[in-house]
Amino acid sequence: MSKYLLYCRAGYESDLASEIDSKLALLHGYGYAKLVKNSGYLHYTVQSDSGFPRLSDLIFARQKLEIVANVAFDDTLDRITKLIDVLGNQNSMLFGDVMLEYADTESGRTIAKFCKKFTVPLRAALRKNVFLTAKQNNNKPRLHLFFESSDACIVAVSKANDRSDEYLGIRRLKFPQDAPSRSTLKLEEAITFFYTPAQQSLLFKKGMTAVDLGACPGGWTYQLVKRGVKVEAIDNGAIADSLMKTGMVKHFAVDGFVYQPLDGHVDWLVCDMIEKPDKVASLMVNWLKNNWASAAIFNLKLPMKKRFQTVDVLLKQIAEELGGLSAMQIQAKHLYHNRDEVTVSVIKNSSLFDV
Ligand SMILES: C[S@@+](CC[C@H](N)C(=O)[O-])C[C@H]1O[C@@H](n2cnc3c(N)ncnc32)[C@H](O)[C@@H]1O
Repeated sequence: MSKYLLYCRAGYESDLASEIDSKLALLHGYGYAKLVKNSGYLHYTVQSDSGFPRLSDLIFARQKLEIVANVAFDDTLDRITKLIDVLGNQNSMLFGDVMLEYADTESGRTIAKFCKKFTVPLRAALRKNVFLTAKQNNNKPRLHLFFESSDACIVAVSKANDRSDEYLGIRRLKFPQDAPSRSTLKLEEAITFFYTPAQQSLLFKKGMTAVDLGACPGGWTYQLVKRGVKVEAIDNGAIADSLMKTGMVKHFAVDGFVYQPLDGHVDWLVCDMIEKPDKVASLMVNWLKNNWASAAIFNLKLPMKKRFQTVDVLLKQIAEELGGLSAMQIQAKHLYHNRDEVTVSVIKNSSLFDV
């Protein structure tokens, strides 16, 4: 029996639980979730010896950790001795790093200061007891201590090839002051999450072309222009002057559901129109099938209920309808900067992912 701790956006615990049930069943496994609504995490016990879905296969999970122990600190003046004892009793391995974490909720964040302060002495003690490498090593398993209060924690481990390297599983991005809208962070997170730096430099090259559906005021167009991509920005709204001044953008105030690319094809289609998710999914499939675009990044707005099931059906439909295209790659994630939407990437030529 293995126990896992998974982080997600607060309010999405049951969606993540449904997703794990469904994806564990594909591995012929079974288990059950224990969750508190709006807590920002859940516990999952696997009762089979099937393994567990990879983090990259879980749309709603920010982090995946395997639980090693639950520790209560009777003596809050000396938590370190207790933790070293627990690790010693487990014949613990050598970790490449340690993270002291908490739930990404208002109440979870009340423990943030404690976690930060406790990290320094704990790190030193772990090194002294040879539970931690002298220098941070991201190729090794990482130790995570998850605190809900300062008198107890969950001791858990993440594996190098199956985790988020971000603290709390959250990619924090700095808002570029010259960007026209905060939405810009949604596309920046998508690009940096879905593609490695090597893939990014192949996927976004100077002189490439894109269509941005629902572009205004221009946060997504800004990300494309920044990468040297020329953009046809489609929206009835007003686009930022700063973008028009670059000479890289053509703005058309027309309906994104009827627009077609000026030269019959672009490298990228991006879409941030707030519309029914099935309508957006069909539009994306239509563009990719007609070869109007080679790749797409788009958002699927989540309904109030059955959010995993809705996204799952749409992703299966997209894969099925694009099935004739060999070497296609589809990824989907509930990103930090995208509150109630799932972001999808479709690349028609996935050989780029060999990089
Ligand atoms: C969330 S905003 C996009 C923000 C933009 N991505 C940014 O980063 O600044 C959604 C936009 O979609 C546009 N929109 C909605 N339906 C549309 C349609 N059928 N055709 C074109 N634009 C549409 C709206 O006018 C709105 O500006």
